[in-house]
Amino acid sequence: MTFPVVLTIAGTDPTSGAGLQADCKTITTLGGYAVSAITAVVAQNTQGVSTFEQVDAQLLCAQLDSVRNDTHINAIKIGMLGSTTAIETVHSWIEEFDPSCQPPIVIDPVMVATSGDSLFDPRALDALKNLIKLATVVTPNTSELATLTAQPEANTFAEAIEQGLHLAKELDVHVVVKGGHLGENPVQDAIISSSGTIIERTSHTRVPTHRTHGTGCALSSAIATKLAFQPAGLGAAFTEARAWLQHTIAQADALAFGKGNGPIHHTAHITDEAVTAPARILLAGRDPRQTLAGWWEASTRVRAQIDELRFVMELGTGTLPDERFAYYLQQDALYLREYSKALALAADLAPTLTEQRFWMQGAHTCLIAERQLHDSWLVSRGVEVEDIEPSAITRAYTRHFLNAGRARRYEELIAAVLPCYWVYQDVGDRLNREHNRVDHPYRNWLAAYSDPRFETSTLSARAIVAHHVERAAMRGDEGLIARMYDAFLASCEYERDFFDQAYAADVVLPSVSREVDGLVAANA
Ligand SMILES: Nc1ncnc2c1ncn2[C@@H]1O[C@H](COP(=O)(O)OP(=O)(O)OP(=O)(O)O)[C@@H](O)[C@H]1O
Ligand SMILES: Cc1ncc(CO)c(N)n1
Repeated sequence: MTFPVVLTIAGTDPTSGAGLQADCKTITTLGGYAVSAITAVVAQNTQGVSTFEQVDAQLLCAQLDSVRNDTHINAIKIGMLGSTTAIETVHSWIEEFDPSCQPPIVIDPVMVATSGDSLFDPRALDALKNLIKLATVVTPNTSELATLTAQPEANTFAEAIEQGLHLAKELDVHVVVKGGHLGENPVQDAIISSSGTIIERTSHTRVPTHRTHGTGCALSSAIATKLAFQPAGLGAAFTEARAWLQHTIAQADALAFGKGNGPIHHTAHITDEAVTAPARILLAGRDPRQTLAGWWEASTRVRAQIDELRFVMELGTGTLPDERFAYYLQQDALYLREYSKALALAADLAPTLTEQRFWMQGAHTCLIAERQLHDSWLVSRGVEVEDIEPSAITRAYTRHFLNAGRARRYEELIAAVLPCYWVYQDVGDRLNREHNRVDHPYRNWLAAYSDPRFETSTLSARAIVAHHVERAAMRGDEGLIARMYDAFLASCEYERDFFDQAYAADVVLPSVSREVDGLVAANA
């Protein structure tokens, strides 16, 4: 067996967002071989828990023995146990390991589901604490940490760390302190050693999503899987597991499963662009036009040209003259009106409610929030916004996607608008990382296109387009795939030309007034 075996002992979730099924996905995605024993059968989904029933002690023990009698176990993750009986059953079973070969154990002391429903009998607290003493590491959220330490729930990460230190020493166990419930941004987590020192701290952007069902289950089983590979590397297991988790949370909206607090996208990094694994295998080695990774690769040259444009470089460093930026923004304000119509057409043509909602939201956001960014900059500098002519490039680009939309060619339309997300997010994120500073003259532009919410929308747009490419590939509709691919690449070229136009030889620039202490003073 080349895969380390990771055992999850947990309750179930029929919708696979949390619990045992989610643990198995996590373990598998991270390269382990997942085995499992069910402690409780839970009827739950993204909206909550309706009921659950504990598996009786004998059956739980028999499941555990079935695993141990058949294979070496490299790590154990323990999730929902529910009752004192289940806890004591698992406790006795663990004590049967030869102490020198007991695998690393990660306990996620599940008490309440993400939905707020209780999954734990409070009378079992002492038994749980005794079990935790056998573990390598325990991963309570702030409310579980409060219960375990008999203190009020922490309001700040510093308070949570204090409680974590207390618990680590009391139970002689490593403690992962999680900041998910604190609402702070960035979200902080840390791992504390049993001797009470902080080994590692992590800080991640809080993903603006309500789809966080099962994050605790995923983090603990990811740590167990990392430990199965490297039993001595607890600090690294924690930071690597946490980094993996971030990606799955960032992709949760693209997965868009269920009606409530949807699950994170456990398999995001193996299901390239939401193309399912079997489909990916089927497509592997075929025409690069059949995956978005192939499209992105094909646009490499154009994207490199964008990066080298004088306009883009000066926008990044902040040395771009106001008049050039003003010209670009004027054209972009006109562009946004047409782009919004294209997204509204996509909403009109969308085959599913999810896609319709996504494009409609985009049509609204670009006309209201994004256009506001343009208007405020231009108006405060006395530059005309509406009474101007679209440039030849603005006209050609907008005609490109509107033609597809008006001909009701949905797949081509969404392929043509994808670079408006993807190229902007790529450029915005990079420029912001390299050049962001408080006195940057174009900081609002950098902030808008590097915003995590824009990244989330970009991921959703990519997932939707990828889904349609995949469907076309499954149908063998090569013609449609080729038209989508061409539409995408043409838009990448239009993006380049659009950025470049403020430096065209024959451009007529608007005159810009300079803002002084909030007042506008003409400088021309
Ligand atoms: N919106 C978010 N963005 C980024 N990370 C998050 C977000 N919400 C939670 N996390 C991370 O998810 C992990 C679990 O955190 P949390 O404190 O929510 O645990 P939990 O309550 O056990 O999870 P669950 O929601 O599964 O019950 C932590 O690593 C935390 O930093
Ligand atoms: C079975 C199970 N374990 C853990 C959680 C925590 O999210 C859940 N909802 N369900």
